[in-house]
Amino acid sequence: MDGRDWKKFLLPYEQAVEELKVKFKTLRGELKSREEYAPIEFVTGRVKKISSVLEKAKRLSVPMDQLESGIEDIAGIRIMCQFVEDTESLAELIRSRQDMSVVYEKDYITNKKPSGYRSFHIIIEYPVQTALGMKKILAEVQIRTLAMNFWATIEHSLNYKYKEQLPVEVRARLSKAAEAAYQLDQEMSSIRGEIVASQRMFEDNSNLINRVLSNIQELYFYHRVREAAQFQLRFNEIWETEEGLSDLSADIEAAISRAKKGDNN
Ligand SMILES: Nc1nc2c(ncn2[C@@H]2O[C@H](COP(=O)(O)OP(=O)(O)OP(=O)(O)O)[C@@H](O)[C@H]2O)c(=O)[nH]1
Ligand SMILES: Nc1ncnc2c1ncn2[C@@H]1O[C@H](COP(=O)(O)OP(=O)(O)OP(=O)(O)O)[C@@H](O)[C@H]1O
Repeated sequence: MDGRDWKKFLLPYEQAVEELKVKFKTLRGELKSREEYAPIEFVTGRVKKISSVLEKAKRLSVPMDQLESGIEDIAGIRIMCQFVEDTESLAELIRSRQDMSVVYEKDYITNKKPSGYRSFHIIIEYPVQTALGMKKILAEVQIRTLAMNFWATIEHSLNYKYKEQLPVEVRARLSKAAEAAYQLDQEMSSIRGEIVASQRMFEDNSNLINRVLSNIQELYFYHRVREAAQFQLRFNEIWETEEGLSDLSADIEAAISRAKKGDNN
């Protein structure tokens, strides 16, 4: 394949990565606004470089005319989660989607790789609508916690630097670090309930702050300048207290409703 052929070959993979990134980011936003908690922290994606496709094809003895079926991660998506439990919920969400189908799964969370690597991989088949019609391609979705990602990112860059010839003592320390990352995930899971509850409270509070501030602006709109200024002063004093905020919010909403009716009391 020459440069132009590669460009054409990679086009549907590029399209798939872009679409899948948007879909999973949108899913995060939607779940956040519906349930105030999403099992997705952030999403990345990449199309494998030509050199990396060629190296992998050579390593796995995949003939050049079978790259599409022989290399499953030319299109790759990675989804980071806060907690191990989230990786399971997310896998379930992916299994239930109608715009992609699961080909198979690799559970490196339960069964870590000898290097210490942990992640849940799902190979999916994803239909891309191209100018020439629909084309189904394979893509790899890696699901991992932030701690797993931290470890894998550093291990990957060390392996890259040492060209897979990591000194024995570095390998041993990486293995210990993988165990520490695993312990961190376990520990975080055990206090997950508490963390989720406090995140929800924090979000409730920031939503309330936004509402109060925009309601104060609305009072200005109704020319209730003095009242709005008084509410602003009260806000400055109590914005950090949840109870004070709720009371203030109720008072401002009553003032808006009076203003709408043209009532001056
Ligand atoms: N950092 C890191 N990433 C890994 C490791 N093992 C697998 N991965 C990631 O997971 C992907 C798929 O790995 P595997 O499930 O082992 O699949 P594979 O394509 O048969 O295996 P490879 O020959 O490792 O590419 C790799 O392309 C990496 O992105 C590891 O030990 N360290
Ligand atoms: N599914 C994925 N989603 C997002 N990024 C990925 C994914 N898989 C790999 N990457 C990242 O893409 C970059 C290039 O990796 P590349 O595909 O060349 O190698 P690899 O995945 O580590 O190994 P292999 O060639 O064995 O599949 C790395 O930073 C890697 O972490």
